[in-house]
Amino acid sequence: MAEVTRTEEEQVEKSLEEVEKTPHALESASSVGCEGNNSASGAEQSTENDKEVDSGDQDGRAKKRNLDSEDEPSKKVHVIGHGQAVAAHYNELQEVGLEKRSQSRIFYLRNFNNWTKSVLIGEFIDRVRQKKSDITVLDLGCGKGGDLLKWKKGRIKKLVCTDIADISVQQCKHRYEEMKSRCRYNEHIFDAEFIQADSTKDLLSSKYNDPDMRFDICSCQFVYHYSFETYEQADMMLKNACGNLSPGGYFIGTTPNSFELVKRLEASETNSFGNDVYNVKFEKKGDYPLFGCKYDFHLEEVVDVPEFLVYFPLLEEMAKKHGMKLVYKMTFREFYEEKIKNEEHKMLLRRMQALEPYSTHGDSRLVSDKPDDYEHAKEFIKDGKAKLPLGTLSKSEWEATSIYLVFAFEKQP
Ligand SMILES: C[S@@+](CC[C@H](N)C(=O)[O-])C[C@H]1O[C@@H](n2cnc3c(N)ncnc32)[C@H](O)[C@@H]1O
Repeated sequence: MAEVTRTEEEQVEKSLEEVEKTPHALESASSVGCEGNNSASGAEQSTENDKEVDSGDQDGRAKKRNLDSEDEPSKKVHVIGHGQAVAAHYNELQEVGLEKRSQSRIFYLRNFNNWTKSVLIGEFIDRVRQKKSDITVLDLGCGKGGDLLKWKKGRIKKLVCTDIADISVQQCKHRYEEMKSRCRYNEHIFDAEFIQADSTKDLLSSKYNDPDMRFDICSCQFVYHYSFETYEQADMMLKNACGNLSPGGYFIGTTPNSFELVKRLEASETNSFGNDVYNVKFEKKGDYPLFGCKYDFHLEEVVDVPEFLVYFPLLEEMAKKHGMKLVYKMTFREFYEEKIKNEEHKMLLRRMQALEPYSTHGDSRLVSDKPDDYEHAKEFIKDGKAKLPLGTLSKSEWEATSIYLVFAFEKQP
């Protein structure tokens, strides 16, 4: 991943000034036909199955994309607007049980993404806990509550869950109540509050039960890219994410990596790229506006609405204006390579079935029937020294998940 060079920083600062000067021009230029999205994350999922292992908060829907009506989402968005289209899309998502999920072509990809979130959330809960014990969290774009168990495991005190999709918020609340009712008498579960709001347009602080609410962590998992339709929306989401953080609090999240997306697009002969698991389609190549740079993201088994490119150096600059300093930004690959050095994270990876068992004995049933999807694994074990089965992801799934990055900002005193 490219580091932000001085020149890049200067460019970003300059563009930001221009954007602030001409927000309306940019807004109208960039919002044509912009829809919401559903991230490739496969994030979103909620079932009872994370009783033991937090193994899936992904979008577990089994619906296939209707190829005959590919243009339909755009039309719909023109009529009802971007935010409502996103809400409608997520509201429609069905919850899927473990059995169905385990048969999914992207079972391991979803688990891998979920592991990434678990490790990230765990790390920042630990960092806060070194300073205080009563931890309050804002889950911005909580979906159906896929991360509730992570917050329970993190023994936080209070959680505010918010999402644009009202049915998702209801399902999240229901899931929390069920989780609470299953608690043993001496078991602790956080207090929770649920808010339906468009975080790119509504000011969340006016909706909290306590208007002076302060958070230690704002977690924004596979959500922030929806806001990059216009400067105002991206800035409002940042304000919601960071405005009520205590000094020393963290804004953490996962979002597609614009460098990776553009690199893959530029390497493609067409306006799209992908494989049998995911596909990304831009409107055109070579022109990447800072806001409203829309692309359609399709992930196997998921009907998507489009998302917007987030140019990370710009996000970093904008975050500074909200008193935030970057702690780190890592691609999913870098994050994995770093975190896997820790035995606990490695064990969690196994428990969450975040990698597919691969062996050459022909005894494993693989999610992909394309032999070249496992060439890398074959290569790795060919000297016979590796312990089998090897944990891996099919090449197609890896290509899909490696689009993402992990970020963390800290609120300055
Ligand atoms: C890919 S899902 C991720 C859900 C959850 N964070 C997870 O990781 O399981 C994206 C979520 O962002 C929500 N979202 C999109 N735009 C939003 C907005 N403007 N305000 C609040 N939530 C939004 C969607 O409704 C959806 O629940």
